[in-house]
Amino acid sequence: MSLRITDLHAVEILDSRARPTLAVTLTTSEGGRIHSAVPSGASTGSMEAVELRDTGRSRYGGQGVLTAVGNVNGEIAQALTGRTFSSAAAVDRALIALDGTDDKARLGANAITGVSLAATRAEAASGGTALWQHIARRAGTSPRLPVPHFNVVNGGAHAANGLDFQEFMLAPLGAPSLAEAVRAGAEIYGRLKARLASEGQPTGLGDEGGFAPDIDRPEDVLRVLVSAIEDAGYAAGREGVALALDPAASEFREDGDYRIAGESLTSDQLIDRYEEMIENFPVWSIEDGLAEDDWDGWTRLTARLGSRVQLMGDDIFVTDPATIAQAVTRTVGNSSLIKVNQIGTVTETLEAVRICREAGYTQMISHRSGETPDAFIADLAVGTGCGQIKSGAPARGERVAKYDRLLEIADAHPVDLRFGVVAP
Ligand SMILES: C=C(OP(=O)(O)O)C(=O)O
Ligand SMILES: [Mg+2]
Repeated sequence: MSLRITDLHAVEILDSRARPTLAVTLTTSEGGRIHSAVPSGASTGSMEAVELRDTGRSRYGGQGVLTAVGNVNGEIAQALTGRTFSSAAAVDRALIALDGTDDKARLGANAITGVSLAATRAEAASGGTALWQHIARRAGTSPRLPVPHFNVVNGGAHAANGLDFQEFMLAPLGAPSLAEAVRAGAEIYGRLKARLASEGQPTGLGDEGGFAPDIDRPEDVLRVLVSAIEDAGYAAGREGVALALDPAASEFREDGDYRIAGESLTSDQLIDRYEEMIENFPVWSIEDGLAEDDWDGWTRLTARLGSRVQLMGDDIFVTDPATIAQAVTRTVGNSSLIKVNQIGTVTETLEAVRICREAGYTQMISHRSGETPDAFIADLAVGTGCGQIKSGAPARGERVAKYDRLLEIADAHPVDLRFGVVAP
């Protein structure tokens, strides 16, 4: 299989937060015209590959992406157009070499991600395979339908409320199928709205389509969520619908402590608090429970709770194969969130997934808080066979696009694709 790139074009578009991002169209002589769009985070890890923004320009308050767009249409297009590549991985290698930096700061991780996503899609199209099947073949993985993790209460950097924890997710671990998992998410979302309204809470939405109530204590949110699960007729727990947290603790780190609902906690006090939450509520997974600079705290967190819950690194690992390998050596966490634009290419993303798999770390494929209708991550989740995905609430088009793509894949493969999380 080879890819002859005949044209490459990027344009500035808007993401779901009304911030500029870019869309790429890549034309090959084999696969036709391929589109991709690039998401963008708000609570980003400091070691993420660098998203290029037009600081200093007045358009979009200096937050446009015309420089990144120009890099695709200029230097990258010049380097790739007219060339034949042996694979999409070869395109990624060319992009990394052309950029020449460790963090993709020169051409921009957003520019590089857009081209990398399109190259992977073009390779799948040229072989006549579905994207998820192509990814599985490329990565040497067994495809699987992931358990969707629906972020139904938003706080932190994703909402204008006083809630410090960023994400409260429904995890329908006990659902018999993807369709039933999606149905559970949607039904509980509806019951949650009714319950919040009946308690006099606002039902406006945060960035990922979850509700943004005026609740400060995470335990109070967990209590409402368990009630909403039961209101909808489901059992709260790992046999039914469990809960997953992304506190995004780097965002409420202050002077070496953690500030939650006005209280200052040490790493160990926060770990105690998580232990209580695990005992009192059906929490099965905690992402970024501690901050990205608190590796010693993470070691203690993992020693204390790692046999009971999934401890997932996002800001601390940033989908970086080298950082994940270091975490494995130091027994930090037992799971990694996976975001393509944190590292910048599909090739490096698949490498991060491989390192996790070989080390017995589970993985969850993730959207960003600023999204587009591009559903690449749905295919990535199925193709890698990691068994978990998060794409926000079961509401709002840019979130639902991923869940709907999963439903279509599931419908077309009722027998050969298994559904569920993968044991580490
Ligand atoms: C999706 C997340 O948020 P963002 O895209 O803002 O980093 C996250 O922290 O997991
Ligand atoms: Mg996170």
